Amino acid sequence: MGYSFDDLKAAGKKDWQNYIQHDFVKQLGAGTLPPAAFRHYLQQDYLFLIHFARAYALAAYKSRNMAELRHSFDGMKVIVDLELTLHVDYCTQWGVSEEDLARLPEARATMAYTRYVLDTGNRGDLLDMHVALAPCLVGYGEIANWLNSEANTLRGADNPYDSWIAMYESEGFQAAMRDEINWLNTRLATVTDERFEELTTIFRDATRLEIDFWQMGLDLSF
Ligand SMILES: Cc1ncc(C[n+]2csc(CCO)c2C)c(N)n1
Repeated sequence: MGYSFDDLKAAGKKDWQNYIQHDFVKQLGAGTLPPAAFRHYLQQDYLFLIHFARAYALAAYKSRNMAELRHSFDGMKVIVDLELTLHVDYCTQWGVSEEDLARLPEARATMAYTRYVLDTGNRGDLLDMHVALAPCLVGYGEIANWLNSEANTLRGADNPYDSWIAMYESEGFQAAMRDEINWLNTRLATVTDERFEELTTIFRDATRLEIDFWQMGLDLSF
């Protein structure tokens, strides 16, 4: 009893570090990531975001009260109204058109990760679902902060990926990350040891699937 989000991270420390400090992230920070790898990642991330919006819809379905319903609804709204629109614009800047996105085959890493999150939500409750979503939401905020603390990171116009880092270090995004951590901390405070064990498995699995997603970008794999 009395667990927190930090305990979840500590239980899968090695995987968490391999995710936050993945070669894809390091190369993105240094500005040396091959553009083809970034483009492949961006395209698959479009499909990822669509399934992620579905996951928030599932969270809405699993909600037991108005506050939970609103939390899920807001999550879905941010992805559909904001993230996906921004993403399509961003893809255009990187030479990926909407037709390219519409025709895109789904990579196995995208399938594995998104369907894992949806299955976890289907099988479990809202807490299972949020723990499966946490590496995505919290991880990207941590990645931006870690990159800013790294000597090899190049900021400014000389790094073609600077705006990607800027998005996740922004106050709006960092605030969403803190809200999610607070939401999780409130619920993790009262779970039993057995329940916490189950949740660490979900958190680690989702983290390992984030690692595979980065690797898919580097390998240009489908
Ligand atoms: C593979 C992958 N993992 C995480 C994110 C980041 N992300 C996606 S949706 C979302 C929450 C928005 O409400 C965040 C932070 C990504 N883009 N792609």
